[in-house]
Amino acid sequence: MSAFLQKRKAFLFNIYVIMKILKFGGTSVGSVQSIQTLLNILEGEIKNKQKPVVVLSAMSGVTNLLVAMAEGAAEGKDFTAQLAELEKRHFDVIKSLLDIQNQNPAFTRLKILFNQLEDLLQGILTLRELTPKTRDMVLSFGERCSTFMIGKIAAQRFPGAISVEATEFIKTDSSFGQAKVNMELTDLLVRGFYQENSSKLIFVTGFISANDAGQITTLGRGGSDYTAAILGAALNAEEIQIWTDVNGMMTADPRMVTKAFSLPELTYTEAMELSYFGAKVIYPPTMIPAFMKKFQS
Ligand SMILES: Nc1ncnc2c1ncn2[C@@H]1O[C@H](COP(=O)(O)OP(=O)(O)O)[C@@H](O)[C@H]1O
Ligand SMILES: N[C@@H](CC(=O)OP(=O)(O)O)C(=O)O
Repeated sequence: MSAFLQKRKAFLFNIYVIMKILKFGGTSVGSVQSIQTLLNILEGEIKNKQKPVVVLSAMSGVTNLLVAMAEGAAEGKDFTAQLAELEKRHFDVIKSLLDIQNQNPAFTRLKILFNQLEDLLQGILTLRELTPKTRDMVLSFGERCSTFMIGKIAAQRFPGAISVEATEFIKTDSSFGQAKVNMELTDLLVRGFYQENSSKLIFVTGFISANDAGQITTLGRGGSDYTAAILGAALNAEEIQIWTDVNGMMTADPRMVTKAFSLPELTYTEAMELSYFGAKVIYPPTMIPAFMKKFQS
């Protein structure tokens, strides 16, 4: 190895050891109030001299709405009202949380995304056909819109905040709907991106990825947790935090079992077992890269 490369490696090691991944699920980005809470959590991190990489999901309910629109269009159903609902949810957040002078560029970008989504849905409606590839492209709009929007809102408070679509660096095969990650290539691309942008506060879309041809793939429903684990493993993060609407992993789903209580500590194996047996709070494959690197989470 040349001296230059060795030096570079040491530099990378230095920046990696201090970083964390914070993932905010749909419930944490689903309303004006929860986005404000998210920003406060980030402010706490920044005050503590941390610069986490932030992974975001679609606003709660949005991925299900996108599924319903796509499947409905394939059956010949009109999607106009649902599309309007989707636009309104995002535009309402912008009106509440972006300064007036920053609103127009954000509306314009989101409108471009919604127009692309409309064209896609119109194609499905015309053909009465929804392929797994098209379905993934439709589903991607949830994370693409939320991450762009929250990135812009965050940039008002934290100069240097940027948003990025994970399709740039999470590379998979073409198993649309449940794509398999090419870890070697992904690790390299993630590190390269982080190295170029390490001074920034980076907001990354969860759930989405791309195949060799640049076509959008998804990592499976609930896959934003997995995005966090992939980035954490690639960047040697010291910690991966999964933020949601309940206090940690519990003995059972609190929506089903009223007496469920939070587990203060879990081994990786116990967490894996709980998630594989249906604890929706963590997406099962998430545990694999985390387990390999033995993260705190
Ligand atoms: N064992 C469990 N521990 C905690 N939460 C659980 C468990 N099993 C199911 N859940 C449910 O998972 C929900 C969080 O997952 P999800 O709705 O996907 O959140 P997010 O949108 O933040 O990713 C909780 O509100 C809870 O009802
Ligand atoms: N939005 C995607 C990915 C995801 O992980 O979402 P959440 O973090 O809200 O579970 C889904 O609903 O499947």
